[in-house]
Amino acid sequence: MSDPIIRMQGVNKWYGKFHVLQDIDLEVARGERIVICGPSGSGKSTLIRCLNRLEEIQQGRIVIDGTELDGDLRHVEQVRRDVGMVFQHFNLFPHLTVLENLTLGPIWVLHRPKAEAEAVARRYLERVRISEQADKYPGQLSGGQQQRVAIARALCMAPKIMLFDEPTSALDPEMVKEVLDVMVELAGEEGMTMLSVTHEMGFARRVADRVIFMDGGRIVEQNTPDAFFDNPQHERTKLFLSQILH
Ligand SMILES: Nc1ncnc2c1ncn2[C@@H]1O[C@H](COP(=O)(O)OP(=O)(O)OP(=O)(O)O)[C@@H](O)[C@H]1O
Repeated sequence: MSDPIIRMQGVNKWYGKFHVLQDIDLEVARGERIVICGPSGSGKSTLIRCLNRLEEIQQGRIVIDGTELDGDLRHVEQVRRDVGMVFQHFNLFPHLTVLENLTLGPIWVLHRPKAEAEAVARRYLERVRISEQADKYPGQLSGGQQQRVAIARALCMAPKIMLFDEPTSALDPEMVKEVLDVMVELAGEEGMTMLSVTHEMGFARRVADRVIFMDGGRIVEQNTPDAFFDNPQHERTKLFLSQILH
């Protein structure tokens, strides 16, 4: 692949003695949309958390848009700006309003003037269809609304890459669709690189360029959604799919 935006080479990570990521080689093209799936504990969250250095690796290399994720703090800061993340449990600041949650990073990290940060934040709130909630606190919103705020907050930092770590798995079923709809729209945007850990296989079929299946800390299989779902190659993939697709 020429000029990948993400390059992981020979990545290994341990939690104590537990070998959580094993010999991960992964390249992601600019604008590519990837869905990562696999059994619980297979290392999916750990893999994407390594991409913005929320987790340290012990072996291998990670390069994000030309910046090596080594021990240099400036590189970590650069990569954190380039990579937006949406978590399972929203991680909004409860004592700040929705608007303040969105403007915090642009004002304090990107040094944008307050008025400009607010204008950008309101645009994104409109895009995730939640502009009327700007002055509320996260605790006053539904889970689906909070997750859409979290997505808008990540987008306000103008990231080159968006990571989603099981963004719908903490939501009541009726709220899953409203978050997936926003993600589908985002995936349709030119140039947005997106890695999503999710078990929403309908979403994977609809938007993914590539589905990656992890098991036991390894990438076991990867393919286009049609090939992956209709013709899985590995026994472990087949077993996983038989368990989650009814
Ligand atoms: N900070 C940690 N310290 C020790 N072990 C950890 C830590 N974080 C995760 N693990 C373990 O590493 C393994 C992989 O975790 P990870 O969250 O990456 O898996 P996952 O595939 O995302 O699973 P799930 O779908 O359940 O979220 C699990 O067995 C987990 O218990």
